[in-house]
Amino acid sequence: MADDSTDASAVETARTQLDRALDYIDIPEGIVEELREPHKVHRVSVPIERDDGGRDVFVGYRSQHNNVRGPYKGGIRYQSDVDVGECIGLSMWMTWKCAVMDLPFGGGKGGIAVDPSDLSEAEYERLTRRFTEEIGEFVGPKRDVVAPDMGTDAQTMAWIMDEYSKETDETTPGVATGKPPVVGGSYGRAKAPGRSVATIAREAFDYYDRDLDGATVAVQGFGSVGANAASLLEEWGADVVAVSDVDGGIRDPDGLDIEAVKEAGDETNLVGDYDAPETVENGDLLTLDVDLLVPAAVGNALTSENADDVRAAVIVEGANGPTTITADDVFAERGIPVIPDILANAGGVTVSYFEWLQDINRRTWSEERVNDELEAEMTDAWDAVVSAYEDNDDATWREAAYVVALDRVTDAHEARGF
Ligand SMILES: NC(=O)C1=CN([C@@H]2O[C@H](COP(=O)(O)OP(=O)(O)OC[C@H]3O[C@@H](n4cnc5c(N)ncnc54)[C@H](OP(=O)(O)O)[C@@H]3O)[C@@H](O)[C@H]2O)C=CC1
Ligand SMILES: O=C(O)CCC(=O)C(=O)O
Repeated sequence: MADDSTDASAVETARTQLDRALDYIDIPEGIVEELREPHKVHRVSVPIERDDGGRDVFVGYRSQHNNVRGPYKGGIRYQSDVDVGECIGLSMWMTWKCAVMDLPFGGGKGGIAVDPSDLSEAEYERLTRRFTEEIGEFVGPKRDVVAPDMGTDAQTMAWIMDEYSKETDETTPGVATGKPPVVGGSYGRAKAPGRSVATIAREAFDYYDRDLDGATVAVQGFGSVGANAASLLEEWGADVVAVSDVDGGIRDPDGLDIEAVKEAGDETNLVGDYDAPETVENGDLLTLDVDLLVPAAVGNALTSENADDVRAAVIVEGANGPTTITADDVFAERGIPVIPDILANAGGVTVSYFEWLQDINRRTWSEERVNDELEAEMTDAWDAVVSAYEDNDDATWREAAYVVALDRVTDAHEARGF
């Protein structure tokens, strides 16, 4: 059994989830063995010169889990606690996520163990360029396509694309997605994971005959995923009653004005300057009495420590891996549906796929087209997961999503014959 603390290892959680899904789908043992391990894991040293002339060396990783359905695909994260196990676990989730969405990609994930707030902008750029140099031979538009994750953004992707293009002597936008539109990024990519979280929440509420209009929502994490999910849920009539960033949260039982929260924030204090009636600790936000809880910050937010106290009617995972194995069991026992990350936040990689297509074709789609196509992809994926959920007695939503993904990955393995 995987560890259940806030330190639970992503790779252990991912492997346990895989084992559990095997109760619902028959897969040849050889393929299971392959899926339990990443194809390759690259570990690189990333030395940089500091602005004061000093030198520091950081450690970076790229885990390439599986490419049977297409090039490895997944984000790059800059965070002090990035380690090899986290990258492997996250790359496994990317394989399932791309398969749930039926995208022609496999799973990859990487990162650097660094606190980006300890770097000046120039140091951050040097780190990114050097990391790109180090992983350059393993990535590429047909090999492994990187994207943003925690601590990285569109500018990071532009630097990666630029450095890779210099090294290959060829402008290669397709090596990274999530870039600014001016260098081949897709309109709508930055908001896409939050948009998919909101879309899947809407579908889940519909499934359970709950009204999203007037529903109360708490969102942990006010970054790319959380803030955009909050905006859209508010636009669709929900009352977002609490949001938080790493320093804590704000609460208004009558509903926050999310656009005003965004305007009141800045780079270092995202939710702090909004004049809210109450503040809320990050941990307490997770146990508020709300209709919908969206953990959209870090992994292992919901553990055996707090699962019994969660009062939300529905949980939709915005972050990757926010629920430990034991917390999943508690929610299943208590009848609280948990709509998993590999479906709910998959809007990011789906629009990354649209971006990759736009880069290959050198043709830009409008934001309206991106959002329309994303809506269609998300509802198709939701329908596939609903079928698996209804066809498999006792399966959780996570297990149903795994069944959809594993079925597609296994078919590809069998067709390719390796
Ligand atoms: N970006 C993407 O395309 C996708 C991201 N994801 C996943 O979503 C999650 C969030 O990613 P993203 O939105 O990109 O990241 P961001 O860096 O944009 O935002 C993260 C947010 O979480 C807050 N936060 C950080 N640590 C904690 C903590 N311990 N408790 C509460 N809040 C915290 C941050 O606060 P502060 O800013 O103050 O540090 C910030 O508000 C991650 O799990 C990521 O893997 C999933 C799919 C796609
Ligand atoms: O857009 C992508 O390629 C992947 C984003 C990501 O890392 C994720 O979905 O977790």
